[in-house]
Amino acid sequence: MVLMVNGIAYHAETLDRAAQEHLVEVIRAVVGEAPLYVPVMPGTGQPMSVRMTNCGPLGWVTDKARGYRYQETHPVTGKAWPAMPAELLALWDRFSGYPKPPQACLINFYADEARMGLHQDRDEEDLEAPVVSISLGNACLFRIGGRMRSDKTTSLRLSSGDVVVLGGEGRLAFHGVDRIYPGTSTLLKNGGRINLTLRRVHR
Ligand SMILES: O=C(O)CCC(=O)C(=O)O
Ligand SMILES: [Fe+2]
Repeated sequence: MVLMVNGIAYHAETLDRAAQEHLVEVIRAVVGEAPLYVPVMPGTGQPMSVRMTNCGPLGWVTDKARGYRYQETHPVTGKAWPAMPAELLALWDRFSGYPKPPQACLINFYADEARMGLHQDRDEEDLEAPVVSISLGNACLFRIGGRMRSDKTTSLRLSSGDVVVLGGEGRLAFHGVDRIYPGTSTLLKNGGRINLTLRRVHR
């Protein structure tokens, strides 16, 4: 389906429960190899409330000194990120409409108290490629606006299994997560929410 938000069209679908359960297993295996860590804001060193890891040849990371960037290794273990699972490559092929494969999958874990401030995804060199977002577990209140921070924003609920393609006009739309709704999904035994974003970094 097409989701119209502030005059911008986004492709959106919902994965069925079996697919969601399978993705949780896939992510569990990635996290076993590349543990979730606490990212911090550049400059201030303020810890973010989400926990992060990645899979694929590159991963998105942030720290106090060097800021937002992509790198080939986990910032805590120093090891290469786990390979991009075939299931995620298949989702990219199904939803991105982009000929080149994704190079990073950022895995965000939100405890029920976590949130993410309004931002643009613009650390990628290739802005022609969309960002494919997949939500698992508890629902969240997602806020999305336009290309300027001052543009009007609209809030919508993202639920478990929702896939949203941030592409075209929406590729640089400001977005964030205002809150998680505890107890709205049975997918994750211990609650919380997982968001996966598949990204192409280099042209
Ligand atoms: O959790 C979400 O739905 C959004 C995550 C996000 O915007 C990001 O990781 O850049
Ligand atoms: Fe983002």
